[in-house]
This record gives sequence, C-alpha cells and structure tokens, in this order.
Amino acid sequence: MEEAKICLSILILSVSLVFLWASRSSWVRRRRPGGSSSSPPPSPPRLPIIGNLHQMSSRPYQAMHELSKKHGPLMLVYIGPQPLYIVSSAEIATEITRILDADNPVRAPFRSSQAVLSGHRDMIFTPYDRYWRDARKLCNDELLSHKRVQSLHDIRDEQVSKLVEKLRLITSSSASDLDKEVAVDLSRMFLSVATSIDVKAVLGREYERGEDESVALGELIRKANELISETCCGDYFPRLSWLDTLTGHARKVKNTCAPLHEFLDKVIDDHESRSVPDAHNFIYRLQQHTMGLTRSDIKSLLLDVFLGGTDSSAGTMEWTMAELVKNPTAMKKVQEEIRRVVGDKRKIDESDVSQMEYLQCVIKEALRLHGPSAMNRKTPSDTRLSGGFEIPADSSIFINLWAVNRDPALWERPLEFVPERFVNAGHGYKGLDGKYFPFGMGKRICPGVRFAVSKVELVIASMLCWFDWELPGGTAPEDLDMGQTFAIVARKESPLCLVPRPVKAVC
Ligand code: HEM
Repeated sequence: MEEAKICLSILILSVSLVFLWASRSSWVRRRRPGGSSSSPPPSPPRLPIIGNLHQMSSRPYQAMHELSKKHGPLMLVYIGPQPLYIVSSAEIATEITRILDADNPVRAPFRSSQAVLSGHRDMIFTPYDRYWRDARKLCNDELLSHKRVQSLHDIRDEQVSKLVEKLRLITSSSASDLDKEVAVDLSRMFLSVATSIDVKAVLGREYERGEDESVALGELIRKANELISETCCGDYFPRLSWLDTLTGHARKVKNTCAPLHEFLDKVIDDHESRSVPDAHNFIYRLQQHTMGLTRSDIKSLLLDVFLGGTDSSAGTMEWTMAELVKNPTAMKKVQEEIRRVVGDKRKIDESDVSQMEYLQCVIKEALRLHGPSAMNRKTPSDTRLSGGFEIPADSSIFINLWAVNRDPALWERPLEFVPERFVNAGHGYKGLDGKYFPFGMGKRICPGVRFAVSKVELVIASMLCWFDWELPGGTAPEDLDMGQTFAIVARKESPLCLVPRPVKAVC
C-alpha cells in the first residue's frame, strides 16, 4: 500500500503542472459553497494538486488522527482537488448521523466499489430510497432478523464442531510427545469457519469442499472487501483515471471481480437448476419477492452478506484471540467464566453464551481496538453543525472510528485491552450511547449485528472452553506482533499462529 501511494504521488506530481490551472478553479468553486457565510472547519495546509495526500502516509487513520490533534475533531482535508471532511470525535459523528438520518443518509461511493458491487444495487452503497428500504427489510426478514439468526444455530453448531474436531485431531497427534508443539494458523481457520457458516446460511448447503476451498473463497471475499473501501486515482482526479491502469489498480479490480461474479453466477445457476426449489433458501426467497429483483440485484445483495460479514467476523475472532493471548489475566478470567457456565456439558449451547458476560465484554473490547476503522457518509444538502461549521451539499464525510475508539476523553487507558470497561457500562452494539458504535449507527447501521455476533461468540467460546492456548517457541505475550493492516476492516498483518492444548476429552 505504501509503495502504491508513493508511486501514485510521483505520477500525480509529474503531471501536476498540466492540471494546475484546472484544479485550482475547482478548489475555488468548492471552498465557497453557495456563498454561505458560515465558516468551513479548520484545514491543515496543503500542497498544490495533491492537497493533503502526502500527509496521509501508509497508515491513513493514524495520520488523520494525528492531524486532528492539531486541527480539531472536524477538519477539512483535500485529497487532490476533492474536499474530505474528517470527523474524529464521537460527539460530532453522532450529531452528523442524526442530522443526515433526518434527511437522506447515503454513503460516498468509489469507483472500485461500483465495479465490485455490480453498480451499487446493494444495501451498502445504494441511496436511501425505496429500493434500499425494501432490500433491507427483505434481507432482515429472510436472513438477519433475531428469529432467522436463531434458526441458523444448527449451521453454526455444525461448522464450529468441525473446527473443534479438527483441532482435537491436530492436538491428539502431538499428545504422545508433551514437548512437541504444533502451532495452528488461527487466522486461516477463522476465515474458513466464517466463510463456511455464511455460505451455508445463504445457500442452504456447503459450497466449498474442505478448508482450502473455504479459505480461497474467504480470501477472494477479503480482497473484494479491501477493494470496496479503497480509493483510486480516478476517484479524486477523474481526468487522471488512466493512471489506475498504470498503477495496476484496474487490473486488480478486474482480477477480483471476475472470479467473484463467477462464483455468484454459479451458485445462482446451481440453485435454479434444481427440479424442486428449496423454499427456505435465501436466493429463492429473494427471487420470489414482489420487489422483482434482477439477477444482478440478487448478486449485489449476496455480496452484502459476504463482503459485509465474512471478513469482519473472521477478523473479530482473530483479534479477540490475539488480545487474549497477549493479556493472560483476561484470558484466565474469560476461560474460567466459560468453563463454569458450560460445566460438564459436552457441547456449548448458544443459550450458554448469553450467560457469559465477561466473554461479551472481551469481544466488545476487541471490536473497540480492532473493529472497522471508518464509516462514511455523503451530505445530500448543506449541513450546518452546532459548532457553527457548515458542510456543503454533496461532500464526503469520513468518520475516523480508529480515532474515536482511542479518544482519551472517552476511554481511560485507551490503548490498552481492558474488557472490564464494558462491565455493566451499558455500551450495546446499537450505537445509542454516543460513544461506542463498532457497527455504525443511525438508519445505515449494520444490519448484520446479530448474525455476526452469534457466530463470533460461539467460535471464541468453543476455542476457549476446550483448549488452552500458547504462543509458539516460547514467545512472550508482550512480543506478539499486533501490527494491523489499514483497510476499513483492519486485519492482523501477520497470521495468528498459536499452540492449542486440549483441556477436556469430550465431543
Ligand atoms: C463483526 C462483524 C461486523 C462489523 C464489525 C460490521 C460493521 C459495520 C459497520 C461499521 C457498518 C457501517 C454502518 C454505518 O455506516 O453506520 C456496516 C454496514 C453494513 N454491514 Fe456490517 N459489520 C459486521 C458484520 C456484518 C454482517 C454479518 C453483515 C451481513 C450479513 C453485514 C452487512 C452490512 C451491510 C449490508 C451494511 C450496510 C448497511 C446500510 O447501509 O444499510 N455486516 N457494518
């Protein structure tokens, strides 16, 4: 990502003189929206043509956070000629969401997201219109509601049992030799289990054969997910969009979209070739609905589930385990709770999980530190904030969740993993407290909260109930590499490899 940014900056600078005049006039137009008298938010100084791009670094959320410490929780930066309003406080994020919810809450789309999501007939980028409302209600009724998520417990149970079984096999083969340690790649296993659960929930059957195929599909979903949140030269310099071919971005989009759409076409074809359709199948329910969805619409809605849910859930599992291994006191406490609740049972019921309060705090804390790094909105009309700032119509707003979740005014010891901060604190997942919103908030809040949380809780509870976990090669917890990628869904840069030690011979 860093190399691509440097390369992009050099290319942009090299043609900057040619475009200087045109871009200057565009800034002037943008900076005086409708002759409004209210002031724009503070801006860091910027360079001609590239604006503040050079200040973004390879870690844009961190860079924006640093800039906001100087320029305030609402600031205006320029990515090339395009203004971008950066929000770094929970208070302003909540105010903006409330104002936009009363109007027309939409997201700013990117060129890559348009390509991946078949022209934005999905829920994520579709405007706040009748289609969005009907599609959201349909997906909720058929897949994501509390009732539907509960009805999918057999699928979660089956896939999680397979994972536990696999770990047992691995550990039993090394059991004769106590000194022998076999480290497993949990990042890969979590991606596989999250993919298998989602695919089976949507298709009603397993599509992939074995872990390798699940991981391959999961990786494809992950790549597509990275792309939909990635901006390219054409987003900010439409006249320079040809540079996206030179930087390889256009090829990356093509190479990701082609197999992804092939997969979606195949699952729809498979479903349609059945002599007796499965009336419970999600695709069937979408096809039958009176909305009259086209194949392309259905593909977009399936992508909402896979792109919205698979990678983010796998990432949450990975970060939760990483933080617990790094924090042995929290690990011990949560394992004691889980083992106490499960007792002598041979299997964890989902109803058990609701009694595991500390586990829920652990997952919330992992999401605070490693959940999605940003939310995005676009202003449908001029938007005036209580601080006296005005954001003109059609502006992109970038809510830096990375900064909000590390705001020392909101969180004590913000950089530390302290699940206790969530005990009886009333921070739910609906973003109603104006402080904690890992799933977003308002009308465009994530519709997959229950779907995701039920999966993450069961996987983590099972990992911690039946196994103890150690770092391989005597690595000390404080030395565990916690480097993260800076996509919207932050992943661990290096895979999480841990040594499982079975604690109960059951199942
Ligand atoms: C740990 C897992 C997940 C996290 C952390 C997460 C987080 C988020 C966030 C922060 C947003 C933006 C909300 C906003 O702008 O206010 C979002 C939107 C969305 N998420 Fe999730 N999500 C997760 C799982 C899922 C799952 C399982 C699904 C579907 C099955 C899903 C589907 C969506 C969709 C469709 C949107 C766009 C909603 C709209 O604009 O109407 N997500 N998610």
